[in-house]
Amino acid sequence: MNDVKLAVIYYSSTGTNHQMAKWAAEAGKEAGAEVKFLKIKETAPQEAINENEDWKKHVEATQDVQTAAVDDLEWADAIIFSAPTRYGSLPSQVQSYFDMTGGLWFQGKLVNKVVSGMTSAQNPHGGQESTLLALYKTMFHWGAIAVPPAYTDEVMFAAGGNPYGVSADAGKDNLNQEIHKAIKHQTKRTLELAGYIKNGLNK
Ligand SMILES: Cc1cc2nc3c(=O)[nH]c(=O)nc-3n(C[C@H](O)[C@H](O)[C@H](O)COP(=O)(O)O)c2cc1C
Repeated sequence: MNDVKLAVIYYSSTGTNHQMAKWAAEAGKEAGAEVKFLKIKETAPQEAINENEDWKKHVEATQDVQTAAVDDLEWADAIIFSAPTRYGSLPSQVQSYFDMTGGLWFQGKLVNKVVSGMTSAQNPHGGQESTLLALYKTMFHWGAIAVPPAYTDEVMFAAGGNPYGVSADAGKDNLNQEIHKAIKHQTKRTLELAGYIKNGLNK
């Protein structure tokens, strides 16, 4: 697992997915991976951001986080995405980022990337699974290999039992130890599979 490069790429308006991504990045480092922690560029107009105090604060607090470029996808062996639901689908910010990957996709450079997704929603059944399915749909077109955590460890049950990827209720205060443990597990599993792909298939 030591030679695996992990990009943790997130979008967050109010901090939930930022914290989830941070836990994934920490778990990746603990597992010995080389880790990039990257935010997806904010594209909403400043007026919209200013209307929501939490959003405004979060944008200001994360100004120093490096912005994800498409080249970061080429660099990575494994990619963990974290993004909130927007009506059961992905935020437009994430979709815009994906819309810039055509060149890499066309050259086959996203094939065999090992990917996994996490999400959050306001409501316990607010579209978590469909958001992750929306994410994985793009991954399938890339030729990436999606690694869902499923029920591969008992920590998944305590974290709500979403087999598609760890999902949390919106709000940093809702990110409890169960979610943290499940993110650690999802990250470790993703890196393990990425190690097999990198060292088994590509060498
Ligand atoms: C335009 C919009 C649509 C949303 N749609 C839903 C929804 O359908 N169901 C739900 O439970 N939460 C919905 N939410 C709530 C977000 O998912 C929630 O704010 C997010 O998970 C918080 O993550 P963050 O702190 O990382 O931004 C929506 C939020 C926005 C702004």
